[in-house]
Amino acid sequence: MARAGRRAPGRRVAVLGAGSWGTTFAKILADGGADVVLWARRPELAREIQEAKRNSDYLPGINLPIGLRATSRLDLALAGAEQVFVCVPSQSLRDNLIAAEPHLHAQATVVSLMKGVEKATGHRMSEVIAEILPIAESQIAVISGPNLALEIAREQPTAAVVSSTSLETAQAVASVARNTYFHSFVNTDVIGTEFGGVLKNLIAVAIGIVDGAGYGENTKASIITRGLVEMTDFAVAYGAHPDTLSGLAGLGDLIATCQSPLSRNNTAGRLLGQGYKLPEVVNQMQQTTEGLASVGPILELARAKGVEMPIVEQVRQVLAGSLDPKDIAPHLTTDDEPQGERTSDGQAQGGSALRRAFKRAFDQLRHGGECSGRSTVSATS
Ligand SMILES: NC(=O)C1=CN([C@@H]2O[C@H](COP(=O)(O)OP(=O)(O)OC[C@H]3O[C@@H](n4cnc5c(N)ncnc54)[C@H](O)[C@@H]3O)[C@@H](O)[C@H]2O)C=CC1
Ligand SMILES: O=C(CO)COP(=O)(O)O
Repeated sequence: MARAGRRAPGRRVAVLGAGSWGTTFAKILADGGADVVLWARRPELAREIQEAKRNSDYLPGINLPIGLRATSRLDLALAGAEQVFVCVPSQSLRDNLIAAEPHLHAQATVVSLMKGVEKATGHRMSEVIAEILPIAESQIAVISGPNLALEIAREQPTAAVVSSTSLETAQAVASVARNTYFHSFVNTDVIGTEFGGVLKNLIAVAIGIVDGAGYGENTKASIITRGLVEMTDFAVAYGAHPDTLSGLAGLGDLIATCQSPLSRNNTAGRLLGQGYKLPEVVNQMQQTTEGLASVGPILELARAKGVEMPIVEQVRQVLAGSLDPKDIAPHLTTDDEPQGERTSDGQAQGGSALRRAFKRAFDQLRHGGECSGRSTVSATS
């Protein structure tokens, strides 16, 4: 068991959601010295964690800290909590926040650990938090990074980024969310940090698909590299700083999720690549697979900004059953003509996404309002 960290001893915090990541994060916080109460929706799970210090379904073989408490009562979990870490499936966040709101301390900081967008609205988790809870923007933070739960529960050294528009808030959260095996960096780019976690899931599904279809490392490296360009174009179009996407919450998480069989998104993709249909895959997945629900809203958001995401679009087609998984690999671009590689220069300024949006609008005018359905970037761009 890890030694308790030096910082913030005994600070009262709550974690909402006792799946693999919520439970692991509760352990991170408790091992860092915080006084943690973990809320589990199911009373039997709360009892197992509270009494046996185990969460055998989600974290088999892991002993949880003796001091970690668990309850299925939201009021008890939230009573006196200065920081509240939220880790429920993204599609259930809104309802869970509505239930939590009456019990939340007015000055509490609320931290999203989730990596999805709300399907009905396309909103990021921090946006949903801001909509539901009567708290200031400076009381909201998000955490993201290469954080496969089981590895961290085994106390393998890992880093993450805590992001808030208030640097002070990010630092306060980071000083609690750290211990001997978990290090938190800080930034103020909430959009980039959050979208990094959402978007890498979609690329990890693509990697799983080509893996399942039997392709090797060249294919996967091509998709990871071009996937990062898509992620960056998209996030920058929504106001992210490009550096964030090159950091832990972007490239770092992309590498971890695309490489690891522990990733649920990667696993779901592999099953699709092996020929299972989406309903069969959903049936087989025991745990939250955010990428499957994010594909639709992310492509809608991409369209709204004129950002092209050929890899994510092909993931959508495989999910819909309209593209054979074997055909995903060559289609790393929707362009027929040779295209400039664009890794960091153009897109780092947000320029290429914008340029392509203008070009697309111009093309649509030229074609009488019809979308050409093809990228318009020339070889010289
Ligand atoms: N597992 C991981 O390695 C990591 C997961 N995440 C993110 O954390 C979030 C949660 O994922 P996991 O903990 O991995 O999922 P999980 O599938 O392991 O656990 C989800 C938990 O939420 C509960 N739950 C289901 N429906 C609910 C509802 N309507 N209301 C409240 N609770 C409900 C389940 O009973 C379960 O305890 C996701 O957004 C995921 O992307 C982020 C980093 C790492
Ligand atoms: O976000 C994760 C690792 O950082 C976990 O990925 P999966 O949700 O695909 O398991």
